[in-house]
Amino acid sequence: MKLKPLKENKNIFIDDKGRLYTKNLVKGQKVYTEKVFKYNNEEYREWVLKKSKLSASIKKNIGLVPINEGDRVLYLGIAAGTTASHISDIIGNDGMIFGIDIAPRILRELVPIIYKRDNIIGLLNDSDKPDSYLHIVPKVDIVYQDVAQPHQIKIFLENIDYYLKNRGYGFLAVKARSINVAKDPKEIFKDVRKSLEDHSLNILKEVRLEPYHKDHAMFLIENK
Ligand SMILES: C[S@@+](CC[C@H](N)C(=O)[O-])C[C@H]1O[C@@H](n2cnc3c(N)ncnc32)[C@H](O)[C@@H]1O
Repeated sequence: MKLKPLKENKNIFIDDKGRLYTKNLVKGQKVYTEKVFKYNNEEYREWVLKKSKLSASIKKNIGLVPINEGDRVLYLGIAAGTTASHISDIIGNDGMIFGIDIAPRILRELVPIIYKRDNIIGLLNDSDKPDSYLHIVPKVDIVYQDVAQPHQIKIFLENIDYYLKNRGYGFLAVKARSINVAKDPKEIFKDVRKSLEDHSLNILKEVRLEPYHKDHAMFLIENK
């Protein structure tokens, strides 16, 4: 097996079978069911496509992956840290993830992960109340959202207004069935597009996440 960096982001790697990886920031730490292995004296973790909407969207050619070393990231719906751990690998120890989740039980699962990762802070908050973490979260380079809620677009836009820097980026993972089970996902994604455009955000790319995540899409936006 041979790993090479992606042209879209030199801190994400691909093997000859098209599987994605990040370099493990915490040697020996496994976060979920991913494979961890040594290659050229470095340790890598597979970024499993079915476990992360971000790796699935990279696989589905979202194109630009504007996540850089030293970035500050506001992560809404961090859960047990599956995707956040790979972002943590990419941004390194000069970056910081402010990870919000409303569910204490799932956030407890995050504790052993962040205990060893100095670049993730876990916050038990409702991301629908963005002013409740104003005292902790600064302006950020990226807002990442994966909360699977009927009003998830409103939550995303409010957090962008509070926290995203000018020319910052946003990743919005939309689960059509959480917004409306009865409506055709295509129509839902069209409505999402309109809401983002009405908010003067620049939509850089929209990708559907099948076959890895059914009825999901990822939107990559830029704050004009
Ligand atoms: C699909 S899971 C996130 C998975 C995670 N993004 C990953 O890829 O590793 C959705 C998470 O959003 C959280 N959530 C739902 N509503 C929320 C809200 N209003 N504020 C913060 N978190 C919320 C849930 O508790 C759940 O952990």
